[in-house]
Amino acid sequence: MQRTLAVAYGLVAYLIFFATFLWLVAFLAGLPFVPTTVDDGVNGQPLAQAMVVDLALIALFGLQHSVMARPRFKAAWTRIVPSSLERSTYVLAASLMLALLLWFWHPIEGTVWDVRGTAAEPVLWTVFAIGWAVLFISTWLINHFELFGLKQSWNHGRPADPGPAKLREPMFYRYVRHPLYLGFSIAFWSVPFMSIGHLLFVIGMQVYILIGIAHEERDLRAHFGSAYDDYSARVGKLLPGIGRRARPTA
Ligand SMILES: C[S@@+](CC[C@H](N)C(=O)[O-])C[C@H]1O[C@@H](n2cnc3c(N)ncnc32)[C@H](O)[C@@H]1O
Repeated sequence: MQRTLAVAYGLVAYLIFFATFLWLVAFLAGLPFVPTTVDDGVNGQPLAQAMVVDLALIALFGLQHSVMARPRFKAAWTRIVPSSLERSTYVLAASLMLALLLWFWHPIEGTVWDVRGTAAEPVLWTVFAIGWAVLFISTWLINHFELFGLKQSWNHGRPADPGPAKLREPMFYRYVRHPLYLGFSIAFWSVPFMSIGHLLFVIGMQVYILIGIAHEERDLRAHFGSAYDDYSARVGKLLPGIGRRARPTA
């Protein structure tokens, strides 16, 4: 019974994540079938107020992501929630924070670039789709079911996994250390119409991605030791060959 509930919880968290993720894609593409989009109507709020709200929403999203992903937080948190449900709870919290951001986002008028109706438009939409594809494929290269907590909730009642067992370099990971974040970055920037509000979203998220990478790499280095130092010295961070780290001297 407990295991059935745990699996159901994991599935619900995953479905909520998936719905929110699709909303994010449609939000940035300006598609009509979601509750809000990045440039959805101008609500007449003063610019400063809209910027403060938007930046606060991004900061809140980044804070939740960064704090809940840290090993020290997980160690404390798993005294309250079963370790088999820790990842699903993280996924659920992250999805709710993202939904909050998308729902309360304040659009900001003003054009940064607009190439709609030109030959560049289909090119940018293609790159936009490639970005999401890189991201989606990357989740499978690491372990899709583990990344979204489904594996852990399925194994409820069994001993908890101590974390990533082995440093791996499948496909994109051979060329960049963070293909999943690269996918986000490609999709974020590749739109034919970039408003000031959209640019604020993209820059805010890009800054968060760089902060998130710094935190994640510290944990990966602590977990994998010199193997991660070697990987970081050979493989670029977000772009092939760029952002490699010097090997620490002994
Ligand atoms: C949200 S995923 C993002 C992975 C990576 N930063 C990216 O952008 O593709 C984060 C988890 O992936 C795992 N991970 C990241 N790089 C890895 C690698 N090279 N091998 C094995 N696991 C990895 C770690 O467990 C980390 O907590």
